Amino acid sequence: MTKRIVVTGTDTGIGKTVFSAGLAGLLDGFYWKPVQSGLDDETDSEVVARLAGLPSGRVLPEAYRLQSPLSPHRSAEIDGVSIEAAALSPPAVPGPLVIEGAGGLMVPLNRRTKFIDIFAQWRVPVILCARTTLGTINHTLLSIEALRARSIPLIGIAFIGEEVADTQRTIAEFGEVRQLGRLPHLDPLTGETLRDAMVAAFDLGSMAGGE
Ligand SMILES: Nc1ncnc2c1ncn2[C@@H]1O[C@H](COP(=O)(O)OP(=O)(O)OP(=O)(O)O)[C@@H](O)[C@H]1O
Ligand SMILES: C[C@H](N)[C@H](N)CCCCCC(=O)O
Ligand SMILES: [Mg+2]
Repeated sequence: MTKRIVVTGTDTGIGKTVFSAGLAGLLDGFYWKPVQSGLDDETDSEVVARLAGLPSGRVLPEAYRLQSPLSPHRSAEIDGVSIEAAALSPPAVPGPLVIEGAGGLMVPLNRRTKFIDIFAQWRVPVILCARTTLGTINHTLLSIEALRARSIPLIGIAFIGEEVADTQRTIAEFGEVRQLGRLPHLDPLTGETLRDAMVAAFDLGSMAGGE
C-alpha cells in the first residue's frame, strides 16, 4: 500500500497547511484537503500548490468546497450541502499522500460525524501539529488522549513555532509520544525557505510511519 499520512492539529490556524506543504514536498508526494471551508482567501490547496514545489497535479481536488470560513458542518449547512463521510475515502495515488483535516480533531463534518471519526475509520497514521506557545500542553495532551482512545496510530508531534524546550519535553513525556521536530516561524515564508527548514528540522525516516 502506498504511504498515507493524516496531518491534524490541536487547533485551527496553527500551521498545518504550511507543514503539510513541506511534508508533501519532502516526500515528493501528493496532497489532499478533503473539506475546504472558506473560499474567499487563498485555499489550503492553493497554498500547498504555491509552497510545496511539486509538479502540477499533485494537489488533488477537494471533495467538498464550502464558501464560509467556519466549521465545515456549519459552512455546509449554509451552502445547503450535506457532507457524507462515505464520500471522504482517501483517493488512490501512485505515491505518498498527505491528507490535511480542518481545524482540530473534534471538528464536525455534519451533525453526526467529526473528523476524528473518519480518521478512526481510515486507520491512517497521524502526525499531530502543535504550537509551542502557552496553552499548548493542555490542547496537545487532550488531542493525544483522543487519538489513543480510538486506537488511531500516532506517528508523533510536529511542533510549530519558536523553541520552548520545557513545553516540548513535557508534552513528549506525559503524552509518551515522539517529537518529530519543530518548524520555526519563517520570514519570509517561501517554497525555498520552507524546504530548507523542513530538511533541517525533520528526519524523513522518522516521519515515514504512514502505511
Ligand atoms: N512556519 C511558519 N512560518 C511562517 N508563517 C506560518 C508558519 N506556519 C503557519 N504560518 C502562517 O500562519 C497562518 C496559519 O497557518 P496555516 O494556514 O498553515 O494553519 P492551519 O492549521 O492549516 O489552519 P486551518 O485549520 O485553517 O487549516 C498562515 O497565514 C500561515 O502562512
Ligand atoms: C475556517 C478555518 N480556517 C478552518 N478551515 C475550519 C476550522 C474549524 C474550527 C471549528 C472549531 O473547532 O470551533
Ligand atoms: Mg490548513
